[in-house]
Amino acid sequence: MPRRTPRDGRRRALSQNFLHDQQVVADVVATLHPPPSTLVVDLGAGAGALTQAVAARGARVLAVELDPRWVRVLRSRAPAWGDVDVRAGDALRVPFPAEPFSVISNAPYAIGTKLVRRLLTDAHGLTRAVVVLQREAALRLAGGGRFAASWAPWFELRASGRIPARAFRPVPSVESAILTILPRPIPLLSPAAYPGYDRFLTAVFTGRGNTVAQRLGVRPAELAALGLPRDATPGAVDPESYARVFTHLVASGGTCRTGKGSP
Ligand SMILES: C[S@@+](CC[C@H](N)C(=O)[O-])C[C@H]1O[C@@H](n2cnc3c(N)ncnc32)[C@H](O)[C@@H]1O
Repeated sequence: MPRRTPRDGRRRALSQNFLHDQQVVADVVATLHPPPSTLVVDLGAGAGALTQAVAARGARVLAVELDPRWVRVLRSRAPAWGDVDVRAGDALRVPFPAEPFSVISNAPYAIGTKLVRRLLTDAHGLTRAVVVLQREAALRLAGGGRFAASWAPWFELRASGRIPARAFRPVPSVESAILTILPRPIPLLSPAAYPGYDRFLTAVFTGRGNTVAQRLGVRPAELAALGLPRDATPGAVDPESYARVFTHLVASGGTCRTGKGSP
């Protein structure tokens, strides 16, 4: 059995599986399609595969990397790539720019969900984010569960692609996919509606019964009038439909089980 070196340990702790397949790099950058001169933050830049490809499109890049060894490498290579600023820092703490920016990231999967949450809550100037995640995590976050439903009034979350493990070096043990975060130009609900919406989602996702209608205590015909199948189950509903249902059944003073929670 090969012996582990301290370098292996550090690589494992920081999850340093670098994107190696140039077609996948191109696909990830194409998903972001950053316009020239706009600011892109690359969180967990590593050896700079994404940074370099984004800079080649004429965007300005802020490359954030935690490992001082890769910060040094990035600083030595970046001048040849274009307008790239390298910052030594933690993707979960680094201050976000004051101007509008987009995010590209293939960071350690262990911090993937925390990073996505941070982008949803703290990144006020965010125009779009493209994050490479373990495939199951991308599907779970964008799928029909409570996470996507909670954020759907303010963000569209899309999972796409299927990135094979062989696209990375060293080769990890899991498949990956892209999660795209798109802030909605016009939110489907006001922030003030959130507490009521959250109670509504508690009823939808943890209430009694199998169908959304049963859990909300409404007639299936009422849901059908809002474009949902009469027997829709929570996992099968498109996350953004919940804002519409909430607005009609709760905010408009309806009689569903969460009616006491009108915002
Ligand atoms: C999976 S590698 C990917 C590197 C590069 N983005 C790529 O696609 O090839 C993740 C990188 O994030 C760095 N990293 C780990 N934790 C980090 C953190 N909390 N903040 C910023 N960078 C981090 C690692 O050192 C590593 O360089």
